[in-house]
Amino acid sequence: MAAESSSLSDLNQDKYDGDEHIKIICLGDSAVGKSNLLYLNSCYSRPQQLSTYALTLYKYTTTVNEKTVLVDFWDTAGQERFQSMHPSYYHKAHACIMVFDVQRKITYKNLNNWYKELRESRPEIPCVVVANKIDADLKITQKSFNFAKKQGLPFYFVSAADGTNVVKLFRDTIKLAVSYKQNTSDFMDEVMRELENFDLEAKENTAAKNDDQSKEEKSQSP
Ligand SMILES: Nc1nc2c(ncn2[C@@H]2O[C@H](COP(=O)(O)OP(=O)(O)OP(=O)(O)O)[C@@H](O)[C@H]2O)c(=O)[nH]1
Ligand SMILES: [Mg+2]
Repeated sequence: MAAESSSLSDLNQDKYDGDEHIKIICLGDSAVGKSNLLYLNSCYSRPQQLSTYALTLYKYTTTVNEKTVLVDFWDTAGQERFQSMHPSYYHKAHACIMVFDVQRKITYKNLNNWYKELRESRPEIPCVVVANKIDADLKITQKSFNFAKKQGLPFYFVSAADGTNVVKLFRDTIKLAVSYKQNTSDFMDEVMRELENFDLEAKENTAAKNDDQSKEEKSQSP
């Protein structure tokens, strides 16, 4: 891995007050795939990582509205096992990625706890919900996971193993964070509309596929 190590001054949170620097945190139970997702995303950019005993920062540079934006993705090193994060983890965060594992129901149920803790520290930052590991069972994408809808949050089916939807997830989240920092909520509306259409298209495609399949089965039956 072409990781470059940085100094501990990178942990100074005052830098997030600047226009071009944002902080995105990642929450979710142990082993849902948080680090794999963050690592995969950092590979699309200049990979730079800083690890301490409690934390890994994945540093990412991108362009939003023709401006260069530096993004620090914060990932824990196991604190989530205690079901609670240190307050500095939430401090000055501009967006949150909340992950569960589609293969383990308990990780979905625990989103309620993560979300509650997040809102106690950061009541208004954009938060997206991520259903990871869809590669293990693609049919899972036809199931409804209503937590995101109930809370009015964007929802993504992804796979850190084969990369499905990973670029879209991170691009949208970065834009949401920037838009939050600039005090605009327009991008949230845009994302919600776009994801609704995306959902409808997926349902229509599945319905059309099922229709074709049943026609085929009928024509083959004696
Ligand atoms: N099949 C499959 N396995 C995955 C995927 N993402 C992660 N994994 C596996 O799940 C395990 C946990 O992944 P991590 O990224 O370490 O999970 P984490 O949420 O960072 O876990 P902690 O650091 O313990 O909180 C690893 O064995 C990964 O290889 C995925 O999209 N599909
Ligand atoms: Mg991890």
